[in-house]
Amino acid sequence: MVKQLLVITGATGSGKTTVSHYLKTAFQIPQVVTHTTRPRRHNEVDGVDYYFETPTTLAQKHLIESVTYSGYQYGSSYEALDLAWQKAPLISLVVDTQGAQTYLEVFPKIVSVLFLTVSESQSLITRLEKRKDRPEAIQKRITSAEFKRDLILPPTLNQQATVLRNDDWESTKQALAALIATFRN
Ligand SMILES: Nc1ncnc2c1ncn2[C@@H]1O[C@H](COP(=O)(O)OP(=O)(O)OP(=O)(O)O)[C@@H](O)[C@H]1O
Ligand SMILES: Nc1nc2c(ncn2[C@@H]2O[C@H](COP(=O)(O)O)[C@@H](O)[C@H]2O)c(=O)[nH]1
Repeated sequence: MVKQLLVITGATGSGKTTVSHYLKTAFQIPQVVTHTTRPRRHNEVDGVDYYFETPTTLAQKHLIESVTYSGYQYGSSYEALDLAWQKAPLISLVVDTQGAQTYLEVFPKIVSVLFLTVSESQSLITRLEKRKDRPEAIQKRITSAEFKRDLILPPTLNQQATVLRNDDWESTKQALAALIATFRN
């Protein structure tokens, strides 16, 4: 089977991780586990949600790309992609828009990009609060350059990405079913 990679990107709180989890449970699409130096959130599990690293251990990984986001380092490794591809030919990966652009450059033939957006950017902040992110972490994040950047589809992804407005979860699920059908037909 031909390997394929669905790269899910968009602003913080737009629902990238939620969509990636849903694709795993509803369509058996494995998720790539990426690496980060940021502290673990209350419900996150090492090796499942992320590989939680120190700057020293992260530097030892074979990274395809890495970014700094709101003061922490994130990166995706060849090993993690291969682990996901051992389970199925179509896998998903959640990254910021800089990472999405890098993936299109590195793997142009096998990458599809899904850009998530919302109608009101205020709802992103509400979602981070509901997710129980620490208030100081939310404040740092929404004043970061990365936050503003990821609200808008980068011009380089304009012709390449499927844009999905994730306001209403039922509508999102329908749109995802239609998208996944295009991979499987
Ligand atoms: N359509 C939706 N309607 C309401 N809440 C949603 C919707 N989609 C996701 N959420 C909620 O919004 C919060 C943020 O979602 P999620 O963690 O998936 O975002 P994310 O894009 O991965 O964020 P980040 O980049 O910060 O990791 C979660 O609590 C999730 O349950
Ligand atoms: N370019 C990359 N971006 C990544 C990677 N892993 C996660 N991310 C993105 O970072 C921000 C913040 O994530 P959070 O879990 O702290 O909320 C978000 O946009 C993620 O998609 C990666 O390996 N490379």
